[in-house]
Amino acid sequence: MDRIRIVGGNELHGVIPISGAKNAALPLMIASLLTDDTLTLENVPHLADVEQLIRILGNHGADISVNGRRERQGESYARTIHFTSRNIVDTTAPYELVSKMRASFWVIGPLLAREGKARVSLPGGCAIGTRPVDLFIEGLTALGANIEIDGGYVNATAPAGGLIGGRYVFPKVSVGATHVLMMAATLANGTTVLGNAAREPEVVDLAKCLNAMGAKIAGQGTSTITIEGVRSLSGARHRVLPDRIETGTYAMAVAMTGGDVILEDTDAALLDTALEAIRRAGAEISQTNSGIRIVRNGAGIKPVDIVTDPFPGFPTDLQAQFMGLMTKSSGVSHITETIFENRFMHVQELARLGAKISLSGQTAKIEGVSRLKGAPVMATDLRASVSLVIAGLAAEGETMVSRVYHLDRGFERLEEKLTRCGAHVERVSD
Ligand SMILES: CC(=O)N[C@H]1[C@@H](OP(=O)(O)OP(=O)(O)OC[C@H]2O[C@@H](n3ccc(=O)[nH]c3=O)[C@H](O)[C@@H]2O)O[C@H](CO)[C@@H](O)[C@@H]1O
Ligand SMILES: C=C(OP(=O)(O)O)C(=O)O
Repeated sequence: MDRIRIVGGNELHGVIPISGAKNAALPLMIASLLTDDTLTLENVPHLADVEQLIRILGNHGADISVNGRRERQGESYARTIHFTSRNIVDTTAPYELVSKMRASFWVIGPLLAREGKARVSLPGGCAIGTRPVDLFIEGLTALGANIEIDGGYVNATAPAGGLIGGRYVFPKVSVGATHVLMMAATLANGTTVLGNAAREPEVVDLAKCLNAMGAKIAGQGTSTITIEGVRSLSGARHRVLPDRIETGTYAMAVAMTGGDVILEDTDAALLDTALEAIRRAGAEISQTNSGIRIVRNGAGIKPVDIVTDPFPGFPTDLQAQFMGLMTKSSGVSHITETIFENRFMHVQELARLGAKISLSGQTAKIEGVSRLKGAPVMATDLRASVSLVIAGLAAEGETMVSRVYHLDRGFERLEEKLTRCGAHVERVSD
């Protein structure tokens, strides 16, 4: 099993290209099941989750081809992928495929809308909380679906004439359930109104792509989304938006090590709240012609309190990384996690590096220390893993991160991007 070896102490200087967003690419790929035409996605990141979803879509009958790679610094990245689901050959998404990642459950929306039925295993994904699917079930039921859970599978059927437009107000903001209901409603009879919908940029990106395919969606980016059902959708060409979580992660890495880095191909407007927190921690951040510039020279890291929230709040997917940064602040900071009830698995691993963190309910208290010391640590989930990398970059000596398959789900060529900026990071294959 691969591990990542980091020798800490180097500042980061240079340019880091930001990949397309995993959390946008996955629902966009799933949207291809809504049409018998070809959906072409540009800027798709090369990640374990994308490869797994390619297998899942293939199982439903999608014909998938990859081309148009972009070359940068001698390496190809940002793939263009064509998805064509002329016929759906199987409306079952089996446990073996779906248990590995949460987003694979989302095929339920397009399958139900296009084929009138879907049998999808209850999902897996990062172990960060219980992650139920009640909102998906309630929402699809509001569109006329009949849903039963049996043997670990969600069996859904649409009325004989197809799904029917309806009104559903989410009792709690859910990114995944917003994606699914938006996709399902595009082919429903009549108009659907979703209240308290997620406002995340990835939801807006999906709506933009669906509209390019002929859907009639309005209000994306606000908490009320209206979808007027259409008879069918066509193909389209769409570019996946930049990964705001990867952007924030590298910005925090630079704030941690010190240095001067340009983050290319990304957009500061996607992560205002997180960038503001990094600024308050002592880094200078500016938008330049070539990207977002992060500089920390000399000044120490200041303690900053944050609370995670749905967009436009501080993203839960950057909480672990920010905690990594705060371990070396000059005082006491508090981090409150409001989205997932068990997203503090990184605390005990950061402690191995010398961090001083105590937990009280959903809040972590971090007493900054002046030095961290390298140690063997274990990645417990995707964003937790990268928080250990951030801490390891500033720790004295060697940090060895095991179980990096978590990292490979969401960070494209991480060791290469960091090494080019002067870090000492390498993958060790046993
Ligand atoms: C692939 C992807 O895009 N994953 C992201 C997505 O996950 P995901 O879409 O799974 O997260 P949700 O927004 O649905 O979850 C938010 C909260 O709602 C709860 N909930 C959700 C659905 C449901 O039916 N019932 C219910 O109670 C969840 O347990 C959680 O407490 O948004 C999360 C919140 O920004 C991010 O951390 C994940 O990286
Ligand atoms: C939690 C994440 O992913 P997933 O929802 O697939 O578990 C994530 O991207 O941080």
